[in-house]
Order: sequence, then C-alpha cells, then structure tokens
Amino acid sequence: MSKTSTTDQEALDYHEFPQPGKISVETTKPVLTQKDLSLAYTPGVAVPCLEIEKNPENAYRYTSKKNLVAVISNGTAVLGLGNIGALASKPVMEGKGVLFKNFSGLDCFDIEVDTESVDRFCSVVMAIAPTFGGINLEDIKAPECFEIERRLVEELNIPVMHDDQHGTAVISAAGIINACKVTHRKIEDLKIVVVGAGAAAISCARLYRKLGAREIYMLDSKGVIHNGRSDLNAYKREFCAGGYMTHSEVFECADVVVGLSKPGTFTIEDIMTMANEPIVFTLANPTPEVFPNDVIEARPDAVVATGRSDFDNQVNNVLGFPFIFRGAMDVRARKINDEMKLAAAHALADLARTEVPKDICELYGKEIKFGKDYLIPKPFDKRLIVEISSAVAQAAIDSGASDMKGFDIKAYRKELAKILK
Ligand SMILES: NC(=O)C1=CN([C@@H]2O[C@H](COP(=O)(O)OP(=O)(O)OC[C@H]3O[C@@H](n4cnc5c(N)ncnc54)[C@H](OP(=O)(O)O)[C@@H]3O)[C@@H](O)[C@H]2O)C=CC1
Ligand SMILES: CC(=O)C(=O)O
Ligand SMILES: [Mg+2]
Repeated sequence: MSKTSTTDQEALDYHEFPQPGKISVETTKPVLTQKDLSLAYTPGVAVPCLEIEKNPENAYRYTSKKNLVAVISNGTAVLGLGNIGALASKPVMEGKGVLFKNFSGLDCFDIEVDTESVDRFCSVVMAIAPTFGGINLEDIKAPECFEIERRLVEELNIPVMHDDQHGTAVISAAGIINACKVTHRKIEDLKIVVVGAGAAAISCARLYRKLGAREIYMLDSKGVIHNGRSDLNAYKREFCAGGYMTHSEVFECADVVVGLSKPGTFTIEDIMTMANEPIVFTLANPTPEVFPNDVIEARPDAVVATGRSDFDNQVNNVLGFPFIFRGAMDVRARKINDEMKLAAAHALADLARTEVPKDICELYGKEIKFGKDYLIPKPFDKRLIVEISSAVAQAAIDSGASDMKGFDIKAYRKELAKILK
C-alpha cells in the first residue's frame, strides 16, 4: 500500500481537462423552437411565477427546487487543510456536487461565501435559501459551525445539515457498530479516544453517546480535554474527562481511536498501548493522522479505517450526505434530526453485513465480504440509495420531521432503485 495512489499532476490534469472544474449545468426541457422559447421564457414563464406567488408550495411543482441542493462553505476548515479561504475550497465543493449527482441523483450548486462572520454567513444563506430544497454546509470550522447550523436550522424549513458534523458522525458510527461486531465488543463497554475537538469530532462523539458509548476522551491541540482546563468552549466542555489526564493515559488500553484532526496528532507508539484488536479510525483528509499500512505493520490485530478512497474501509461522509438529503428531501422533511441520523447509521451498518454485489467485487478487483477489511459499504454500491434514503425518509415521517404520514415507502424504494439505473 503506497502512501499516495495518485500524483499531484494527475490531480491537476483531472481538474483542468477537458474543461476546467467538475460541474456544468444542463437543461431538462427542449428549447428548439419559437414555441419552446415562448414556454420556457417570456410569456409562458410568467404563469408558474404567478402560481408560486399565490402558493409557495408550487415552487416544488414548477421549478427545480425539489431536487436541488446547495453545498455552501466559507472555506475555514477545508478537509484537514485548515482555513484556506472560500475560493480555494471550490474544488472540494464541486466534488461534493459530483457525489450528490452521481450517487443520489440530486442536482447541486456549490456556493463559496467569502466571510468568516457568523452573522454575515447566515444572512447570505438565508437570503438564497428559497432556491434550494436542501442545504449542505461544508468545511466550516468549529466552533462557528455549531452556531451557524443552529441558526439556519431554526430559521429555514428545508433540511440543513453540516456534513462534516453529521455525515461524519453517521458513517463513523456505522463503522464502530460493525467494528464491534467483528471484534465481539459492545459499544457500552468501549473506551473511545477522539482526537480533535472540532466540527466532526464533537458531533461524532455526541452520536456515539446516543448509540450507548459511555467512556469517551477527547483531545484538542492543547491536549486532553478535562475539567481542570479554563480554555474550553461549551462544546468541548461536554466531553471533559474527570480530572487531569495525559495523552498517553487516554490511549492506554483504549478500544477505539477516532482521528478527526490532522496528520501526526497521534502515533504508532500510542496505538501500541491500546487494547487487543484496537479499532483505529484515522480519518483526517487528505493525509490521515497515521497511515493504515504503518498501523497494520505495528499492530496486525488492528481494525483500521481512513477517510480516503484508496484504502479499504473508507469511513467518509460520501456514504452519508447524498442519501440522507435524498431521503429527507423526498419526504419534504423540515430538518434532519437524530432519529434520521441513527436510522442512516444502522441502515449503513446493516447493509455492510449482507452479501456484496458482484459488480462491486469486480470494480474493486477482489472478493469482498464483511470483516475487518470491509466494515462499511463501498460508495459505488447502488443499494445505498435504496437502503439509506428509505431509512431516513421513514425516520423523518416517524419522528414528525415530515408530515407525509401516508407515504408509500415500498413504492419509494422502487423509485429509488431506478435513480441510478
Ligand atoms: N473522513 C471523513 O468523512 C471526514 C474527515 N474529516 C477530517 O477531520 C479533520 C477535522 O475536520 P473538522 O472537524 O471539520 O475541522 P475543525 O477545524 O473544526 O477541527 C479540527 C480539530 O483538530 C484539532 N487539532 C489540531 N491539532 C491537534 C492536535 N495536535 N491534537 C489534537 N487535536 C488537534 C483542533 O484543535 P483546537 O480545537 O484546539 O483548534 C480542532 O479541534 C480534517 O482532517 C477533516 O478532513 C472531517 C469531516 C469528514
Ligand atoms: C470528507 C470531508 O468532508 C472532509 O474531510 O472535510
Ligand atoms: Mg468536509
């Protein structure tokens, strides 16, 4: 396993040729004749405009709102690259659009907002929200991301989700559920170390608690988070260890480490002190905290995952946001709540334990079956859209986030299966 599977030049060429970027817009109606033009544009277009003025619900009938997501960032925490700014975040945001379209059929506009002010960011997003059926916030640093998401969820009646928080939480939770199955552990008994205390880390740790985890230690750039520290924000304070602890102490006999920080924040030496069959999720992108081949060399008993596409066990929010938004938007959910996230995590974990389709084995050039090298499904698995989106839709209805009480979930699953055909 090499440390990089693609060269920098390959990555640049991919983005530059045959045309710059990864997204374009296509139209869904013919505009070939004078009649077409009269319908698509003036005078015909005025008719749906007035219908929407009369009843805003009609926007879902006469415009692309129903199937359109915004991916919005201010570029303050782009992957693990840090605050590289709004414009430099655009390749990642276009990439999210590519994944939305290819994995769930949702259309996407990426929007890069050049501000670090919470107020300004929220007012920009609120002002453009009518265009969209859902808003995926991306790569916004903590702690600002928490307040931004809170305000937008409160103000808007379409699904708004900060992907780095909740997408990551859902996928890593599914990974932990299955790593427990593989190593015969119970979540309630795990000693979990979360390295990082930002957007992804806080939200992941919250979801692990919802799954039953009781012993979680968290580290930020200053060390272990404990109640003797006076420099903690309210989000970090939720995860205070009782008293002062050292970095080495939290790793000793830990069952799980989840890295959501940057390269080098924990080491092979730390992993050497962990329990038997340590579960090591080294999720920083693009460069993980430690490389999986180094972990396996030092600890052949380890169960390892990264966020990257070029290693086994890709614990990455690509397995979440396309399908979570698909399900939420299709039942017109007003928000994405914990019930929906937990339903997604369980559906994902369950799917990984079923037989892997032949086309996926062929695509990856090997036999794949549930075990320590295959904890979660591959992103190309066409069953994801059916299983995850329907689970999310059902949970939205059951939890009251959607009013579509009589929604026919069986028929919906059939429709979902057709999207990627
Ligand atoms: N695989 C996946 O699907 C995903 C992976 N990620 C990855 O997670 C990482 C964090 O992303 P995100 O939460 O959005 O970013 P944030 O900027 O919100 O958080 C980064 C966190 O890393 C902490 N950190 C920095 N240095 C250290 C250190 N030496 N030891 C421990 N913690 C440290 C920071 O500490 P402090 O608070 O003190 O500044 C901060 O809490 C990125 O690498 C990103 O690529 C994110 C989302 C999805
Ligand atoms: C995967 C992702 O969203 C991140 O690393 O930020
Ligand atoms: Mg991200």
